[in-house]
Amino acid sequence: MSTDPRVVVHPDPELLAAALAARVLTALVDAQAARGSASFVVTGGGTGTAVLEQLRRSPGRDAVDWSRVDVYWGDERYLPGGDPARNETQARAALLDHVPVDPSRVFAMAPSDGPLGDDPDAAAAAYARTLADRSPDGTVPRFDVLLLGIGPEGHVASVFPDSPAVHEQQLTVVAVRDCPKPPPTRISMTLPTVRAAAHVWLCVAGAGKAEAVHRALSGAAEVDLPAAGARGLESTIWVLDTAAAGGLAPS
Ligand SMILES: O=C(O)[C@H](O)[C@@H](O)[C@H](O)[C@H](O)COP(=O)(O)O
Repeated sequence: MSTDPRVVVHPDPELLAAALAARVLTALVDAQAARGSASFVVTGGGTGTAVLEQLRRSPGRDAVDWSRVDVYWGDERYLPGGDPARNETQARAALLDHVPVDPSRVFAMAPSDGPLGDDPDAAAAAYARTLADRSPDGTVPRFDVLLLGIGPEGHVASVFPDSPAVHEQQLTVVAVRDCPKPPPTRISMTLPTVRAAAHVWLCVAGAGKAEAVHRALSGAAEVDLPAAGARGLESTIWVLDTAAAGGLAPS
């Protein structure tokens, strides 16, 4: 049963990233205390990457046993391995190269020049198998924390408004083509996969996102505004800066 969204507003993007990093640390520590390990789905984009940088800088980061964290990506820009625009490359530089993760528990999506060849559908199917292999019921794991950024038109991960991906109800991971945000070819979790996470936290900064935030929280349909369909089983939190919250009525 997914949760209704809550909103938390911070004064600026730096505080937003630091506060969300603190929230992530606590959730990972709690998951490890309860079950011995934790799973963390990271996102691309400037705000999501800033959260990873804040995790790296946090004095509390070593409270997490990083060797017992499974790391996944919500989406990937389908580019050659090591390309600076890949979400994997950015997440490694921001955090993963600086904490003692177990490489066998870091589940990056395939690059366009890997053993699967330049075949985004094969890359998506391979990632779906990775998720299924780590799921108790052959679908997807129950992620502890899943971060998302959003686009000005309301995309999350690489699920764009009125695209084939936003209509996908069966596949857990899809290849995405003709994306309005470059690069045009991507791999993405679908919204039902996002909704398998305990905690779905959206990090959104800047006035350019205010209208999308307002629409998502005012009953927009997920087909028109995919962020509206991003919900967690235990919490859904929109972590905003004041500019991104500009379109919301004070409450
Ligand atoms: O790979 C990507 O581009 C993303 O995963 C994408 O969904 C991103 O999170 C949003 O577009 C927000 O990006 P910004 O924070 O840079 O605006």
